[in-house]
Amino acid sequence: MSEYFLTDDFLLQGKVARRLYHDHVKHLPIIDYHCHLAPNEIASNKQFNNLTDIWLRGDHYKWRAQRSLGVPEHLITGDAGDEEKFNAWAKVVPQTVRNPLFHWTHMELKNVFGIAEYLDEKNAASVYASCNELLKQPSHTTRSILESFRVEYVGTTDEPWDSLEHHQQLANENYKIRVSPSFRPDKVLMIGNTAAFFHNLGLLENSVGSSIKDLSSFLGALQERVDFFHGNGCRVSDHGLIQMPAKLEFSSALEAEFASFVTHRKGSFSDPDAFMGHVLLQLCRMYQAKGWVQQFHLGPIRNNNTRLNKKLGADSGFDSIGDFPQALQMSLFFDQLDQHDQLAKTVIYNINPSDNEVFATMLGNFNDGSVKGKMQFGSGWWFLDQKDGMERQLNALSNMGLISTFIGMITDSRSFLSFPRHEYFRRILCNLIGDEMEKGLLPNDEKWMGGILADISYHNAKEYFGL
Ligand SMILES: O=C(O)[C@@H](O)[C@H](O)[C@H](O)C(=O)CO
Repeated sequence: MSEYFLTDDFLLQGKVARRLYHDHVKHLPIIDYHCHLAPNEIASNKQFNNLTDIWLRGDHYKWRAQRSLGVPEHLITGDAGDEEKFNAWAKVVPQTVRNPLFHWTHMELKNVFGIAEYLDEKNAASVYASCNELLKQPSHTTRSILESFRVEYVGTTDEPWDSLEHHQQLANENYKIRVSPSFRPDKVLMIGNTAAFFHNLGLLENSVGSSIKDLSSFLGALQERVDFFHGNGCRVSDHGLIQMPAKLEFSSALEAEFASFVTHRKGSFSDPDAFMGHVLLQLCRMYQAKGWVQQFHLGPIRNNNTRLNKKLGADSGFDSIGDFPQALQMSLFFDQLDQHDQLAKTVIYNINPSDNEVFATMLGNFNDGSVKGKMQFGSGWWFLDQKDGMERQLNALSNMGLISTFIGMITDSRSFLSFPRHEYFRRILCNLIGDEMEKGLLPNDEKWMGGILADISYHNAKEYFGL
């Protein structure tokens, strides 16, 4: 077996890069301002049953890789036992080289469990057993894992009707890590899926204790939930869309139709795009009034596999990069808000790498001097959160915006083991800058460059989110 590749200088190809990482950013805390961790699992300080439970459950990145290698579904999301599922994953890991899963898998085993060996079917049983022993220890509960990574802030992703009881528990405990909700109301914007919309509308009504019978009461309910989230520490909203809406006008005729639609709760609504555009514009005005940061994740084509989506549901690994035009609709939407001084601090994430420069240059249209880095080009997201995707995002932002204002990486994960993604990003970032310093493309001043790297890795986000 070759020498193990995860050395202390992993990804750091020059001496300057190594000093930048080890001396300036390695020790910094983590602000994970967008993820999908379950707040109840933090509040309860959950002890996971085993490595499959904490590592494979919900990780559609792994599921896609396994399906590509012909692993049957029962060994991925089906009724196979946990150790059987783990062995199935271990067996394919050697075949995932150059997919980020290969780096992440080994970084996570090393950082969390101290295992510095390649995972494969031969050592699967011993790895599974030793990790499970650690998962029984107080050192490996959810809170202990977060603390071991020096996590300072976690931004969960929450439905507008969520009780936020677990966030309240953590706040009441004055828990050392700030765990804040993010307001994600997409499910009540998707009026085209009538059955789901009515179901989610009911959940929204229950959360405000009143019925929604027209546009005014609908927007009133959303305002009430924004107020409730704000009162429980929320300072961030999030939307996952194909594109920013093109239609922003909502005629009185559509308003009357909506009143009838939500009163009788049957049939379909004639103009879902106009509904989405109008409501999202009102929501963005609410976000700006609260001083929140609004995030937009744009461009995926979701749930492509009807057969398996019916069986497994959303976020099960059947989404991919879409090829939708983004520039004009972003421009018109943000301009509509900016014209009335109602544009909040904004983070835009593209899923199609061909949009990197579109997104990087969009920022400059609305950075209005009110706050450093008001408009942010989000870190490499979803299919772009690997080394190549991160470097391309960093280069586009450097070439067309200001990387020194960047608020850095997120895990965007459902697993407590994913925090090495911040280390991965920091190593890649330091390697990029260190390499150019050694080539004379940047000043050979480690204090100066190290300060910028520390800002990108931690201080900018701390300032941007007011932490
Ligand atoms: O926020 C989203 O919609 C996506 O990040 C989605 O959750 C996806 O499943 C994901 O986790 C990508 O990293």
